[in-house]
Amino acid sequence: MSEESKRREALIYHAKPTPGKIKVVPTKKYATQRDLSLAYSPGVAEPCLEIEKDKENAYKYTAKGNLVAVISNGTAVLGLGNIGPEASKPVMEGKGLLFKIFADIDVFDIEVDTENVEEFIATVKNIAPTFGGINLEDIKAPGAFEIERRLKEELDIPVMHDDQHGTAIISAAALINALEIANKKIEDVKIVISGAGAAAISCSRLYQAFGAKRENMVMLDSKGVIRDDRDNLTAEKAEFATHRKIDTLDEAMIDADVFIGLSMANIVSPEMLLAMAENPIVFAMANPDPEVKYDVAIATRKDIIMATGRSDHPNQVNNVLGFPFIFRGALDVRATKINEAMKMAAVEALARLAKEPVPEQVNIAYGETRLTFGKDYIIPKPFDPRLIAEVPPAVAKAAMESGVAKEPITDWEDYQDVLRERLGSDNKFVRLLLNRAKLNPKRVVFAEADQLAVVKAAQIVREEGVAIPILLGRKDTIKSLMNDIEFDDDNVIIIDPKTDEEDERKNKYAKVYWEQRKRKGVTLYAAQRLMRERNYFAAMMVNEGDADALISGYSRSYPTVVKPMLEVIGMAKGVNRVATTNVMMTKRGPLFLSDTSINIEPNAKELTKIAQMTAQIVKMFGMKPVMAMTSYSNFGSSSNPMATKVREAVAYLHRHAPDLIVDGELQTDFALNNEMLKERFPFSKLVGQKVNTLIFPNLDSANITYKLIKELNEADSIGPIMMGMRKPVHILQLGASVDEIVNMTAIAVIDAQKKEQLDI
Ligand SMILES: NC(=O)C1=CN([C@@H]2O[C@H](COP(=O)(O)OP(=O)(O)OC[C@H]3O[C@@H](n4cnc5c(N)ncnc54)[C@H](OP(=O)(O)O)[C@@H]3O)[C@@H](O)[C@H]2O)C=CC1
Ligand SMILES: CC(=O)C(=O)O
Ligand SMILES: [Mg+2]
Repeated sequence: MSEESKRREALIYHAKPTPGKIKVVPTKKYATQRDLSLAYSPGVAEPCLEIEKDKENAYKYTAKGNLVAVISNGTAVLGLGNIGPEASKPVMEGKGLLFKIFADIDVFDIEVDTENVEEFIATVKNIAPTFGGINLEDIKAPGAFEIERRLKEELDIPVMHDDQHGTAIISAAALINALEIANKKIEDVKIVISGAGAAAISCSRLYQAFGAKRENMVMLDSKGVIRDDRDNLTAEKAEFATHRKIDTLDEAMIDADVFIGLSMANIVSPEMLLAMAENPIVFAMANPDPEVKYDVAIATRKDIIMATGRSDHPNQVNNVLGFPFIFRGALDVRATKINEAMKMAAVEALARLAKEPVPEQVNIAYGETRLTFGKDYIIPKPFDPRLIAEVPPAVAKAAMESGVAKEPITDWEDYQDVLRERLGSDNKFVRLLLNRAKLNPKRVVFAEADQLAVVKAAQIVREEGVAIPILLGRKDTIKSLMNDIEFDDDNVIIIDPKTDEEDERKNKYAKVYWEQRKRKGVTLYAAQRLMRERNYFAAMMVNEGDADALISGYSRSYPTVVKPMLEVIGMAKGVNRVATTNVMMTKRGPLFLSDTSINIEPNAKELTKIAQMTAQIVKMFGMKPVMAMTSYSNFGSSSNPMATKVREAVAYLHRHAPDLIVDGELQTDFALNNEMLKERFPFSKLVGQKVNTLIFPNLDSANITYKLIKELNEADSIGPIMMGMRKPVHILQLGASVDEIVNMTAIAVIDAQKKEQLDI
């Protein structure tokens, strides 16, 4: 993608569909007059009075305990410099997003229009009662030091300047591991630190706490080496002034073991890297562009251990690995401070985690095959789900042991379970889906490529490496759409089945089709005519191995598209009925609902087939199916045929598929609420299980439910996913969004991978 395309993509991401990246969502019911009288006047007066009696009650009755302020004045925004409070807001909203997705912490981002230290301190102090914690962000040194010191002293909630301590914690963990790999001791290494601002000073202090020697450090600011004979040094710079008679970065880099960059882009040359000692460690952490580009560095020295602050290279040393988890631990024990002990505990937890075997899920999430501790993996990846279960407990324990925790934790196992539950699984699921597809992308034919949404989706899957798209439709229309969205890729195959150019292929396909259906009233001439129709042509491409999977249905109704698919591709061996499932990305995790689109009134036997096919799909996503066969009746409470057919299906599955975790018939609230189920039906096989699949008694109930959840809960849906076809054919909902098409394409690719494995 060109730099200009990237720029536009970033701007559109921020502008559409709603400007910005975060919003506020109520957590209490607000449907009725009664709800409102509790939420607001008169009910709201009661918690107010309780908090008036004891301020600590604010943690009990308001969102304070899980609310962090991300506050900046915009004076040191990433490496962009002093760009002002308004311009810093995208970064602060971004931090809010990261706090939420990685640690389930809510954030108000606050941009303060002052560079005056006293005014800034007063502003933060005045608004502090709202929050459980304060994350100071992108405030330039030396003001940042005074601001943080005073606020820590004067407030009784955790205050952390992320650029100082978040960065110090992560980079210290990475440094400890990198030194182990380079076989060097922290007390011996010569360290060059470029930058003498908030991040650099704090990092250097923490490295000392882990054994680095101040006399082995050389620090530079915008004026050059900070020497002890320089005038007007701030107290923090003076702390790191060297007596060595050197002036430039070039000189400082000679024989250095470690380079720490917290300054600005592109100031380290290949020559400087070549002058460093053996196995040099280079952390070029300036954002968005590092002190030296990753590719340049690794091309310059084979023995280098290289990290940047960016997510697009190995070893992302960025405070995103820290602040969500540090605040999570601090908030959960209601710490009054984030102290040295807590920071050291976070460093150790992070460094330790990098050495443990990496879960497959992380490999898939990053499109890696085997991440293992070493030069290219010195620190955990931000999407590692173990972080939430490991780092906050370490921080919380240290807070308790150092006497700053007001609410100690007693049951650590339970705490870890609670932490894991906090991780939203919806995005994770989509990420896993896309990354699984990327491991072995397949050729997917898009039958309606003259539609903008389809071409956009094709561009995304192509550029992300999810699939190799083949576009069907009028060539000039497709090319013009591609042009509009800067989808410049000459290797993408475009086919127009209506033109003479494709006659040879159409004739070949027509013959095959005619052979299949000549005793069903189809003439060769009719077959030839039919192959001009895009869905028949596309299905034939898959049938004949000219494509691995097919996506259609964006512009036509479901039944119109299903027909050619069934005629040309047909059902898999042993299957006499196709069905569909929808994956709903709910807050409790992905939930599969079947059959949402095809079987109007399945009988008991058909229900068992639908359940078994859905189980296969759930497994295809790497999950263990836990299935409830739903009804309005619970375990025999009704003898109406609607209920008995579900009961019969369950009995059949229990007899013939004993390994499947499935039970019913039961109502959906019992299926989804294990406490209720345990109390009323303790014998159920679903007790102690988390149901992830609901099989419905008929099309009405399944379809209505999935649309209802989608509209009311804003739970995204992937699907309907076709089950039971001989080859990967997937049909979109009419007018599907670009994201939905992308997700469906990933499913088609995974389906093709699976069928290839099984050699179907
Ligand atoms: N990867 C990560 O997690 C993080 C990365 N950073 C990055 O670190 C950088 C600094 O951030 P922060 O400390 O908050 O900002 P500050 O404004 O507090 O500090 C910037 C420092 O960089 C120095 N500097 C500027 N130009 C040069 C140069 N050519 N050579 C050496 N030093 C130079 C400044 O010198 P002077 O004192 O003379 O003005 C100052 O000391 C940014 O690029 C930021 O993106 C920050 C936090 C986290
Ligand atoms: C990552 C970060 O906080 C910064 O670059 O400022
Ligand atoms: Mg920052």
